[in-house]
Amino acid sequence: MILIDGKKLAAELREELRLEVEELKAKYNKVPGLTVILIGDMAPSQIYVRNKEKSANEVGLKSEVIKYPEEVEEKTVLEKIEELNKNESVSGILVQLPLPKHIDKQKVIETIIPSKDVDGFHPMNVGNLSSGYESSVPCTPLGCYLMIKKIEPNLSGKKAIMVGRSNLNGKPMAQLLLKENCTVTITHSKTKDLKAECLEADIIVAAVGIPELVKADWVKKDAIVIDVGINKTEKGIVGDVAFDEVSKVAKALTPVPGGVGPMTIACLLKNTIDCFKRSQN
Ligand SMILES: Nc1nc(=O)c2c([nH]1)NC[C@@H]1CN(c3ccc(C(=O)N[C@@H](CCC(=O)O)C(=O)O)cc3)C=[N+]21
Repeated sequence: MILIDGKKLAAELREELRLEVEELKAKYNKVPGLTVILIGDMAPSQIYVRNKEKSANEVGLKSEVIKYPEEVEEKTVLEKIEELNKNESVSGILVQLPLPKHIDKQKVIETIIPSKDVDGFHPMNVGNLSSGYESSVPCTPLGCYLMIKKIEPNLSGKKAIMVGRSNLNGKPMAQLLLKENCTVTITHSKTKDLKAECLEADIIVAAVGIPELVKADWVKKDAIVIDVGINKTEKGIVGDVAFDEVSKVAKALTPVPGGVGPMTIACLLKNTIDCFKRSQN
């Protein structure tokens, strides 16, 4: 079994990005900038934001975090986004989710100018991705995609199954794999026989937030299994895949932690650099 080492792959990607930033700096005399907006003080959000900042610095990006208290008015956030949209030294804008209930998530996402939408959540980017045009691609599925391609460069004709249909992962992941000529199935809570569907698949991407849902007898021998889940349980953080048992049947499997998470952050940096490059043309 191949343990897909997301930590190591993310470090390799960051090194590539670091060199790219050096070249961009030499060419344009400026570096890409990422601005993260963090609302409230949820502990996990703080951790991700700190990791993002650390990685951005390592790669040589300019990074800035704007913090607001939980009670901040929606208008204040939207005006800040408008200002960042116009600011030439900002290449990418990310508003950390989830947001407090009094702030309209869709409004926030749609206020970010698509060319700086490093999350790839703006409807313009969602549409471009599904039409097969150039777009920002959401960081988590992009990271999953790069890991799958490392294991299997030719995905043409493979059966791929998304367990979970979220806008954050399942749907954009399906688009990426469709572009690679996979036959894609998207499953969800109303799917009739999830186990039978999974057993058909050469590639399983699990992102539903149910601890250890995907069992060994759901997985075809030599399937590639990507675990997007991060679930806090009594025995610590576990994914959506029963790691120990599935590792006995899968060809390749991502661990949690140390799999998809680190690649997600590296892909955010990649998206920031890509937004910068497109803005220079
Ligand atoms: N606008 C927006 N975009 C996001 O992409 C976004 C977001 N909001 N809100 C929160 C979620 C969650 N997320 C993670 C990224 C990295 C790790 C990560 O690096 N995890 C490490 C462990 C980290 C640790 O616990 O120290 C790992 O899996 O190995 C986890 C979670 C991005 N998200």
